Amino acid sequence: MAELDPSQPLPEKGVVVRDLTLAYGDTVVQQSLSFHVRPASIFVIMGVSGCGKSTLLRHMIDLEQAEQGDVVFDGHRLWTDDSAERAALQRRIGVLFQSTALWSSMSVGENVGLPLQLHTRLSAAEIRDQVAFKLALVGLAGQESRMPSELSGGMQKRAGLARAIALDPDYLFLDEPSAGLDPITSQRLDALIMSLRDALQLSVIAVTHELPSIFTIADDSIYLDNESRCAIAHGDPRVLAEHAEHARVRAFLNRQPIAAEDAAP
Ligand SMILES: Nc1ncnc2c1ncn2[C@@H]1O[C@H](COP(=O)(O)OP(=O)(O)OP(=O)(O)O)[C@@H](O)[C@H]1O
Repeated sequence: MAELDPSQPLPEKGVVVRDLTLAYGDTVVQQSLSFHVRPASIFVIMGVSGCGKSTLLRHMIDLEQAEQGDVVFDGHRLWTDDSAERAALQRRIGVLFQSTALWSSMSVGENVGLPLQLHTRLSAAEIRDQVAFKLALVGLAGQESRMPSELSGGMQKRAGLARAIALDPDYLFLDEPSAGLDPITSQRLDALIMSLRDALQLSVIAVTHELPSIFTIADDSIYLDNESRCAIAHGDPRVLAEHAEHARVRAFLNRQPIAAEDAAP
């Protein structure tokens, strides 16, 4: 269960978000967010467009820092004043952006090898081995020399995943992983994400509003509400679809229009 119990000590393992408020200037996007991502599980951040999913993700991967609240990875605070500790923690985080962000002028192998070149002292041969291994994990064995523009959308996502796991992260963040993919390719990507969770014992945090993906991959979830600007549901989305207290959450998960009396906070 994602919800933090304030009467209990903070979980030592996994990712803890505690009392986080996200704002741009005076405009609050989300407030008082508190939840726990269990180790080796897939946690989905869901909600309608504009509710603040990507903003939350950007804070959790340290692209932005909140004025209030904490993000804690296996007991280590992300926004520590110790820059070495902060950099070490950043290295344990892998990210697949919605655009995949592959360098178009580099081959697939060079793209996947880049984090290893930048952040390790591995030899060229060791990097080649690691790249081959990571590409095999995502079903792209032997595709090192192809250019990103020669790959289908689904293959580009998988190459992006191979790069995201190049440094053997403990936490993998995915921003709308199935956006732009057909349902079959999307289903394969979901299966790949679940197999990476199991094979590499990754804690996966995914932002998505694709219902089939949510129901397939989520071990746990949080629903960010666009109107009250806070999280109004935590838990297994299959359970929330039937039993969420808030009608807006049930409407979202069942793809139903919202009744007028439920539209207000
Ligand atoms: N850099 C920014 N400066 C000011 N406001 C921003 C900025 N980025 C996002 N916002 C605003 O913050 C709110 C949340 O945006 P965000 O992109 O996090 O939502 P989202 O849930 O990820 O949406 P979508 O599903 O459409 O991607 C929106 O109202 C958006 O306009």
